[in-house]
Amino acid sequence: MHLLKSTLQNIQEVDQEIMKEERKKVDGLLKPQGSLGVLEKIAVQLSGIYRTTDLKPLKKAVVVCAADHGIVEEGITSAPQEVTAFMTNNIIVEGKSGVGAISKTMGADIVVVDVGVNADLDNPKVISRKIRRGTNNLAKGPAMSREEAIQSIEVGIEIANTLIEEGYNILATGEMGIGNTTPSSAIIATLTGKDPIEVTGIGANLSEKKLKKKVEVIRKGLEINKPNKKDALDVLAKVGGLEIGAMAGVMIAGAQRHIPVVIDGFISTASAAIAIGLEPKIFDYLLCSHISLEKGAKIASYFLGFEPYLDMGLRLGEGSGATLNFGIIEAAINMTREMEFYSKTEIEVI
Ligand SMILES: O=C(O)c1ccc[n+]([C@@H]2O[C@H](COP(=O)([O-])O)[C@@H](O)[C@H]2O)c1
Ligand SMILES: Cc1cc2nc[nH]c2cc1C
Repeated sequence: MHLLKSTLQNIQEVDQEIMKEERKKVDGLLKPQGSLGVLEKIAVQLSGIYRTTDLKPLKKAVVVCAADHGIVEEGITSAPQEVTAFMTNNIIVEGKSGVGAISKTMGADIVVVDVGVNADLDNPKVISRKIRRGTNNLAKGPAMSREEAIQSIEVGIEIANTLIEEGYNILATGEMGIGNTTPSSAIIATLTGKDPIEVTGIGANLSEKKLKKKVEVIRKGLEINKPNKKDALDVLAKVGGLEIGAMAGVMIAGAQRHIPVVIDGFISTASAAIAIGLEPKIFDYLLCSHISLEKGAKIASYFLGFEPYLDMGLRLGEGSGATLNFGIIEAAINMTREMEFYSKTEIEVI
């Protein structure tokens, strides 16, 4: 708890004054004001996070947090639990995974962390920070203890702190966990007050029939556990997951160290909801990459106040959408580094 508490206590607001300066700088570039739209907004936000108008090139990593979920015994996934261990082992094997292909394109490094896979991975390429082998079935009681929820967040904080010390200046969150759209929907239903039917989707291709069961299971989990929506740790412990906690930890550490964190799809958004629930200032340090096609993603994103950049039908997870957005964020930085200023040209400023 000490690490989580001290990290949260040391989170500052983004620098509004520098953001105003950056806005002026961006407005002075050789283009009609505002014409680079969201790229301009990203540059301004990054200035506030880094506290400088001199935006530097990026050293990028995606942190993929992997864990299993006791709830899969209810038959609410299309893929078997063993896929979590298989994919966790293979995510970093070049060319195999979706995030592998995208990170290669984007020049980003991948860091895979086992926070709770239900298997002994024994893989030197996977960082082993296993807290337990999967959560409990949240339809029968709490997914984990409050202490384990804290531990999962602290794993994310520690991993992010190490990467930042190694010189990474932007991080993305990713995950792998068969069944994890169920706790994500449970978290979003709790925090938004929506009925689970409005925020529960097919995950990794669940059938219509099983989707009904998934909604029922979430309703049951909320009834049994009664998570307190004013206490993000209670929500994470009772109806969350270990990788959801670890990703929240990456976001918390990023905010404390003035490093932007790009969030991925539906599960990452549930993590963001936990992180922001613990400290609302974290919102300004997060970049919302895309809107997942998973039902509930729009409700979750707009509830938190995000304006996702891309809507491309992505719903893979693994950090794939967040990593793809490194390219957009890099373009925003290069806009500020490479474009000419209007005042330096002979054309009249309009
Ligand atoms: O990121 C998303 O929006 C997303 C949406 C649907 C599924 N997923 C991925 O699919 C897995 C969870 O799906 P499920 O059906 O097993 O709950 C998990 O490994 C996620 O990475 C990810
Ligand atoms: C193959 C496969 C890859 C994944 N990556 C993230 N979730 C996944 C689920 C499945 C089933």
